[in-house]
Amino acid sequence: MEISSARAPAGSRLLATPLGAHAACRRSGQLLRPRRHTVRCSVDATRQAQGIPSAVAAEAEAAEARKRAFGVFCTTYDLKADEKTKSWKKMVNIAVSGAAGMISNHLLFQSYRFILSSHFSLANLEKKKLLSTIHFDTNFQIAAGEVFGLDQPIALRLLGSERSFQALEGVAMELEDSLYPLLREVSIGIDPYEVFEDADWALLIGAKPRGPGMERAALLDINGQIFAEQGKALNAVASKNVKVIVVGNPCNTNALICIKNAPNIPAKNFHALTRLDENRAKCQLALKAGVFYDRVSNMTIWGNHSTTQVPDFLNAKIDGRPVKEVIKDTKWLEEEFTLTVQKRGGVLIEKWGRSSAASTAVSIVDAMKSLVTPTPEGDWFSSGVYTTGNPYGIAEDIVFSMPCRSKGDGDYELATDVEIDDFLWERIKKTEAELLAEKKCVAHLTGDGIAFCDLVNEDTMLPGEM
Ligand SMILES: NC(=O)c1ccc[n+]([C@@H]2O[C@H](COP(=O)([O-])OP(=O)(O)OC[C@H]3O[C@@H](n4cnc5c(N)ncnc54)[C@H](O)[C@@H]3O)[C@@H](O)[C@H]2O)c1
Repeated sequence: MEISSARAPAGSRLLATPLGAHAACRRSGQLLRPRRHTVRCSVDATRQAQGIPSAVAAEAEAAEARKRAFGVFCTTYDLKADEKTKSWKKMVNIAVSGAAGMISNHLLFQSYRFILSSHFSLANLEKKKLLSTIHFDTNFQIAAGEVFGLDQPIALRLLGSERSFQALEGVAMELEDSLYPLLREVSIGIDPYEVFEDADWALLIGAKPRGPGMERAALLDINGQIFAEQGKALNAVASKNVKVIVVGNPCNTNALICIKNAPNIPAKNFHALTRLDENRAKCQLALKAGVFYDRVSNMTIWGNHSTTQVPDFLNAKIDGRPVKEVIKDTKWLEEEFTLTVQKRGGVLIEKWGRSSAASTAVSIVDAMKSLVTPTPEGDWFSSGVYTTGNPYGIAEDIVFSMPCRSKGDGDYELATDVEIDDFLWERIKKTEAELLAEKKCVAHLTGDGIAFCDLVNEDTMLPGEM
C-alpha cells in the first residue's frame, strides 16, 4: 500500500483508525483520491496482510464501515500499528448530540474567536484599530486544534434526532468540504448506543425547546427522558473516563439524570454548562470597570443555569483586586449586575428572536479548554458539577455550578479559598432550593422513586427563554 498526504504536517504520517478499514479501497482495488490524501492499495496484498479471506468478507466490512462513517471519512486510513507515526497522538473521539441544531452549527463551523492584542481596550474601540488588531480564526475550534493542540487528530460522532437526520448529513458534507486538517473521522447516527461508542468527550446539546405554554415540569420530563437514555448509552459504550458536558436545558438537572443513569462513569466526569453565564458576568464587570475582560478573574456562577443563578461579585477580581474595591457601586453589583447576568439570555431572544448560539458554542470550547489546560495560578472557572462532598455546605446529590480548578488532565478540584457572606449564601440557598425541586420532578428518571413536581408556582425561566 502506498500512502501520501498533502496536508499532514511535514515529517508526520497518517493515523490508523478503527473506523477506517479503508473499505472502499479494498472493495474496488482502484486508485482513490480523497481530497486530503491519495491512497493507492493493492487488494490482494491488503487482504493477505490483514488475514481477510474473501471478497465476501471485504464487502461485509465495507458495508459496516459505510454504516458508521460519513462520505470521505469512510476512506480513512489503514496503517498497521507498526506504521503509526510517533508524532501523532491517539485519536480523540468527540460525540456531539443535537449536531444539526443552532449551537452545534456554530460550534462546528463558525465559532469565530477574535485574537486581539492584549492591550486592546473596549473603552477605546475605534474601527480602524479594530481592523488592524483582529484576526479571525474561522476553523472549527476543536478540529483546528484550539482545544487539544495542533497534533491531535479528532473523530466526530454526530447524534441527531430522526427528524434532523437529513440535516445531519448536510452537516457532515460541510465538514468534508471544510478540509479541517485534524478532523479524521465523522460518523452520524440517531442511536446513542452507536454514536457514543468509545467517546472520550460527549457534548450533549440536543434537547427539545420549551414550547408555548409548556410548563417547566413538562420540559423537565421530556428532556429528562432524552438524558436518561443518553446516560445509559454512555454507560454502556463510551470510554469509562468519558468527559460529559451537558448543554441541553435544563442542563443541571439533565446532567444529574445522566449521572444517575451512568453508574460506571465517575460522577465527577459530568458537567452542566454554566460557562456562558461566567463569560457574560465577566463581560458586564469589564464594561463597568472600563477594562478588557481578560483582567477579570475568579468569576463564579453558583447554582442553576436559570434565572436563580448567582454571579458572585464577592470573590471575583479585577486586575487581581476584589471587585468591590474596583467597582464601589454596591447597589449596581447587588441589583443591576446580578439581574443583567441572570436575564441576559431572555433579553437576547427579545432582540434577535432566537436564543444564544454563537456565544454558547464559544463557551463550550472554553469549558473544554479549562479541563485540558492547567488553570492559571490563583484563578478558577465555573462549571455545574456534582455536589456530593463539596466543602461549602451545599446540598449533596445535585448538579450545582461551583468554582473549579484543573491541572489540565481533564479532572478538576473545587476551589476552597472562597468567601461566602450572608448576601451570597441567601442567594445560593434560593438556587439550591430550585434544583432540589427540579430533582423531585425527575425522581422517576434518577431511580429516586415517584416524581412529585411543585414547580408550577415557582416557574422560573431558563436563561434563553422569554
Ligand atoms: N447551557 C447553556 O448555557 C445553554 C445556552 C443556550 C442554549 N442551551 C440549550 O441548548 C439546547 C440546544 O439549543 P439549540 O439552539 O442548538 O437548539 P436547536 O433546536 O437549534 O437544536 C437542537 C437539535 O437537537 C436535536 N435533538 C432533539 N432531540 C434530540 C435527541 N434526543 N438526540 C439528539 N438530537 C436531538 C434537534 O433535532 C435539533 O436539531 C437547548 O436545550 C437550549 O435551551 C443551553
